[in-house]
Amino acid sequence: MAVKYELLKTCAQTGARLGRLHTPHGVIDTPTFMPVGTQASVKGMSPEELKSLNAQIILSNTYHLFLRPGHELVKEAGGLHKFMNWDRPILTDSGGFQVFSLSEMRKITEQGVEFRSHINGDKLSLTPESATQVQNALGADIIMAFDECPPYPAEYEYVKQSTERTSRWAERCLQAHGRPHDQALFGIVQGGMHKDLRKQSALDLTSLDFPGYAMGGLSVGEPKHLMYEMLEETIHLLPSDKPRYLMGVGSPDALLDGSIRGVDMFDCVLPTRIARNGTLMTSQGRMVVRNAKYTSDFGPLDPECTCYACRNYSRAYIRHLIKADEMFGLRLTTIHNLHFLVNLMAQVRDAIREDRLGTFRDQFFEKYGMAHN
Ligand SMILES: Nc1cc(N)c2c(=O)[nH][nH]c(=O)c2c1
Ligand SMILES: [Zn+2]
Repeated sequence: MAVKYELLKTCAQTGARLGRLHTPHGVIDTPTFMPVGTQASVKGMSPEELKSLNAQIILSNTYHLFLRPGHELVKEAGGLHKFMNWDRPILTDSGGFQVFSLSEMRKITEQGVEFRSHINGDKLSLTPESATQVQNALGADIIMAFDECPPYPAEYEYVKQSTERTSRWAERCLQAHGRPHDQALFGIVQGGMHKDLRKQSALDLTSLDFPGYAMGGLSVGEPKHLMYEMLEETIHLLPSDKPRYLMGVGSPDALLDGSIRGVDMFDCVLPTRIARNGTLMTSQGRMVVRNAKYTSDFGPLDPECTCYACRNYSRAYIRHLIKADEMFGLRLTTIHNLHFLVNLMAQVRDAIREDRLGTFRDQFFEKYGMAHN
């Protein structure tokens, strides 16, 4: 079966949407947050633990899997789902973003990108065709068009050239992907922080009729207000019967304010990355559990949380594990942060269903505090 979006309702209080995304590996309730499993593993988490915190879809990075272990090996294993023993939906990004953020010696041409592996320095390349073929081989339910995410800040002319090339690349990805196909290829809108370029990119890509659209080139260091301005400029140009995915966004405030603006899908390494240095997202805001003040605090990380870590262990114990470099400590903080965001999105969906997401947002910020984002 192909990937299909079902719009269930729009929140009467905001522009938020309640939906369901049907994929070959199951249904995703939207708006949704996707935990990131960069190298075919959400660091420290088993598939069973991800399911127990109700993760409905995870993301894996094409760049990393292309470099190691290689898409041919994953295909030989029966595809990414089989390889990592995850039978729910997977989304892979196209690799473009990681090439620009991880590899040395990058050369961008109309053809694609030449770069050196950040692992062994091998000279490699990715093109719209090869990035699509790699993702076809990995077998994710949703794959992304090969794009360039311009740096921030960047000259208008550079962003213009880059965005126009990304639109040409998107067409080449569609050609390489072929139809009909169980895998859905999503287009990625670029345009930097320029409203005219964002609009043109959205018009270019919607004329190609993708089954879903991502907003890329955001959450790249720009002020939050600018991200929302670009989001508002673009999102109403995208078809309402297709999913909208804001890439690289995953702080609680941005998930709320992005959902309010009509975003259906989010991904970010933030919750898992900060968990690994002992920083927790809690109903009372961020907390750094390694702080001395938690030495003999025998309460849960978050009294309002029902995750495995909060039901079974204390701040003092988790602080001890982190200070002692015990792996279990980072697993517990990761379980908590992922549960926090996945659960937040469940509350967002309930609030949309009851037409009260604006009220829910204000109440959440009251407790969480805007300082933490
Ligand atoms: N913040 C971002 C995170 C990302 N993973 C991506 C991406 O994968 N592609 N393109 C993008 O523009 C982009 C932006
Ligand atoms: Zn918890």
